[in-house]
Amino acid sequence: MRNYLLAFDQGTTSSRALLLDPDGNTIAVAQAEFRQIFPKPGWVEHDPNEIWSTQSGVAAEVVNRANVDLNQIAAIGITNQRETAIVWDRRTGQPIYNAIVWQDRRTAGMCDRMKAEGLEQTVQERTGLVIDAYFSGTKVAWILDNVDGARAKAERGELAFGTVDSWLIWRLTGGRIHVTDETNASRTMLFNIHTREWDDEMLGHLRVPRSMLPEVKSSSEVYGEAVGTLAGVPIAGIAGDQQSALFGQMCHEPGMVKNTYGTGCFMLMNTGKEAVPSRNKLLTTIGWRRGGETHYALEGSIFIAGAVVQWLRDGLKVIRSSAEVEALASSVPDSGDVYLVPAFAGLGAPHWDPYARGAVVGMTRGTTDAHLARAALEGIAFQVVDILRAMEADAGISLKELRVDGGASNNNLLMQFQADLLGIPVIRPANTETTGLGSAFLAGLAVGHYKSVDDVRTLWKADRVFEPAMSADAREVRYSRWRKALDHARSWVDSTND
Ligand SMILES: Nc1ncnc2c1ncn2[C@@H]1O[C@H](COP(=O)(O)OP(=O)(O)O)[C@@H](O)[C@H]1O
Ligand SMILES: O=P(O)(O)OC[C@H](O)CO
Repeated sequence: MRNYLLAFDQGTTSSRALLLDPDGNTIAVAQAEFRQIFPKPGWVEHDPNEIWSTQSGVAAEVVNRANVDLNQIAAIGITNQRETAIVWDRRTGQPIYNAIVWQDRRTAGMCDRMKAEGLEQTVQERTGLVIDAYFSGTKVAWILDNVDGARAKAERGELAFGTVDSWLIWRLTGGRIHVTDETNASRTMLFNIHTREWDDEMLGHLRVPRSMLPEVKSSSEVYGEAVGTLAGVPIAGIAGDQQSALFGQMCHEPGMVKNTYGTGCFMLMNTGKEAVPSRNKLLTTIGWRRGGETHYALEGSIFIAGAVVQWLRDGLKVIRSSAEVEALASSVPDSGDVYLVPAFAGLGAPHWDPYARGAVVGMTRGTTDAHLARAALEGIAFQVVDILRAMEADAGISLKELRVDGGASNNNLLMQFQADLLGIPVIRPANTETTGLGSAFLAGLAVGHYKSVDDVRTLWKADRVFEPAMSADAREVRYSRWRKALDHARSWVDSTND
């Protein structure tokens, strides 16, 4: 009987696979990190073949480890790092350039030119986005302009573009299926979130031929069957990782919010069937499409969160594993008035400054690695306050609680500080792999493994609630110090080698 679900969670730093048993318990998880390629300051690339080999490898590993037959797997759900752009040759199936990762700033100059042409309003009205190098559109244009012969090939219909979900499905189906879903399409700057179609005007501005684009589907339907190691298993769910986490956190009602602390940090609020335009530089994006209905979301995107902990580990080498940061940061009572602004990849929402860079201020002779570690964690939490304030203003409501997930949400010190700064309870579920779970649920709903969303809602359980303990006065003092520190990071570089 087909009653297990398999989730592919292709993240920025690792590919993960989850296998869910018939009761929705995660019975196996496998994870493989892959290379982060930094060819120049501000540039970030991945090898698409490594994305595929690590993802297919971990999927095979969970199936083997759990000793489950392929014909017991009801469906595969796919969730992925978003915006990252891959262009491949349809005939050879090979990428013509590395994946240009969402964090990559190389097209900031192209974005400045679009702003100078007065396109900001058009972009916001059609795509729900701000003009920024974050989104796929300018990355595809860069590949077409910079890889020898690419533009001519694209004009002849020989190239395909996809976000990571499209690439994985193309590989998983032996090059037969070229699709994406609405959540991923809404991150490209090429997709009209109201008509729910590729937008000819945006394609024209970015000079991207329509023939390169995948077909846009809902987030929960059968797209096709896998070939190869997972032969015959239906692929039935696709959602960008942040939208998948929104679904997996059971934020199914308008006004519900989740915040995921992974490489970056992404807060999404379900706004129901209404695409709420932001007046505070947040993004309007598609939450998911299922059962003939599109749900929209407001999003605040922070580019560096857990990544600052990786930098403490790999760059400064003051810890050996990410988890060690908690003990190091807890070894001092506070940051000693040190503030760390982790603008390593510029600043995302609500600042949108691609020229910002990381800054540490307030250091004295007494500053130690422990103060830096604590300031790094606090820098994650302060960025979230910037987002929450913008989101409350856009939605015209005050949040009552925040559901959290992602690798860095396992850090209790960070979660307590987050609750203190926000002044609301922070709720962590028992299973923080909500990103993978969301796509498994979307796939399970498509194949009838679950009859309705009520079936999946019972699978969410809170593990720990962090209650705010800081006084409102102390909170405001700390926040005003953060805003001062932020000013030191803004507009630091003049160009991004565009
Ligand atoms: N205990 C921890 N404290 C702080 N950060 C952590 C902790 N555990 C993991 N992280 C950070 O979380 C990130 C990994 O989370 P994950 O959700 O897997 O991210 P992604 O999907 O972006 O690859 C890494 O950047 C890592 O440094
Ligand atoms: O890989 P993550 O989990 O940090 O998510 C990356 C986001 O999708 C970027 O928009």
